[in-house]
Amino acid sequence: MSTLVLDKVSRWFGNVVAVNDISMTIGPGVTGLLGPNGAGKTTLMAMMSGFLPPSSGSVTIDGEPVWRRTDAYRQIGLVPERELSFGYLTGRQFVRANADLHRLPEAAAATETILGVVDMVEPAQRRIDTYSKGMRQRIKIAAALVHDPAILLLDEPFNGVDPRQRMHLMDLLRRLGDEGRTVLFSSHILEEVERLARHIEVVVSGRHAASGDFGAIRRLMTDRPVRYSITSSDDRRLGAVLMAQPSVQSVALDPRGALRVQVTDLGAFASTLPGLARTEGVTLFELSPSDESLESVFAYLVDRQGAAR
Ligand SMILES: Nc1ncnc2c1ncn2[C@@H]1O[C@H](COP(=O)(O)OP(=O)(O)OP(=O)(O)O)[C@@H](O)[C@H]1O
Repeated sequence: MSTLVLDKVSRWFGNVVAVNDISMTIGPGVTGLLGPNGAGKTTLMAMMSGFLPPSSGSVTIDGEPVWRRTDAYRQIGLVPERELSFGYLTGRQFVRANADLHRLPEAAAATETILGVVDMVEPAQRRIDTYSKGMRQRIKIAAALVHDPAILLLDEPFNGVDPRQRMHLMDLLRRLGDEGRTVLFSSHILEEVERLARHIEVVVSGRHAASGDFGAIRRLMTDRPVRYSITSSDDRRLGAVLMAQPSVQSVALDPRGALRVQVTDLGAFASTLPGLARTEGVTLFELSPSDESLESVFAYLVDRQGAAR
């Protein structure tokens, strides 16, 4: 069992700060690294796997630095996001080449074992360029695991993978985590991370925005103020009674003909709105969230983190 620790890690490229003062601890089991595109996930993984040195701060495994240490590399397997450029090799040849690079004494046996783990024994005799996206991911995972590392890092492993193969991959990662490996995968999709990860780390714009189990992250996201747009038969009248509700933070009358309502307690608001409208004799035409994108959720988490500092 291994624990990966990032302590005040930053990485810049010229004047672009890709990762900004991030500290986190990743232990055994499956952890999700959640963040929108460009958040710094790939850069973080490159530093965790020893491909890139931090500009400042440290990345350690069980207390030992990762950068320029062969021992650490033997404990890590990285599944990069980019496609394999070895389409002309069979799956078996590709995994075996990785076993040989690690100078494994029983390279052939290790190759067969790991092909079994990822359920690729039969397709392994075919060229990689005949594989589906999900199969290519599994063969990349086999290559990253052939030397039996305690830590597996996967960059956006579910991107472009069809739903059935995604389930298959999730089962595989869950199993690896249950065996006691430290599995970290990145994703920009909350639902994906929630379904699989025991623990979630959220990064936004190179900064650490939140951390916790999926319940804690979900709560952070649902507790945030949410803006709604409401149209009704009498917006002014409805707006006046809504303003008196404790769950409502603000109400504005949009000149284009809608109410803009900011709500803090979504559950209370949802259960009182229909009754209020009925009592006032107002007919509701439309209720729609105006900022439900994941980007806005991320922006909220960053603001919240900034305010806490
Ligand atoms: N080699 C580099 N040179 C200059 N800027 C870079 C380099 N690598 C990354 N960046 C910048 O650092 C930021 C973080 O990029 P990174 O690829 O780590 O994010 P990401 O969360 O993995 O996003 P994506 O999922 O889109 O790859 C981006 O603004 C990116 O443009």
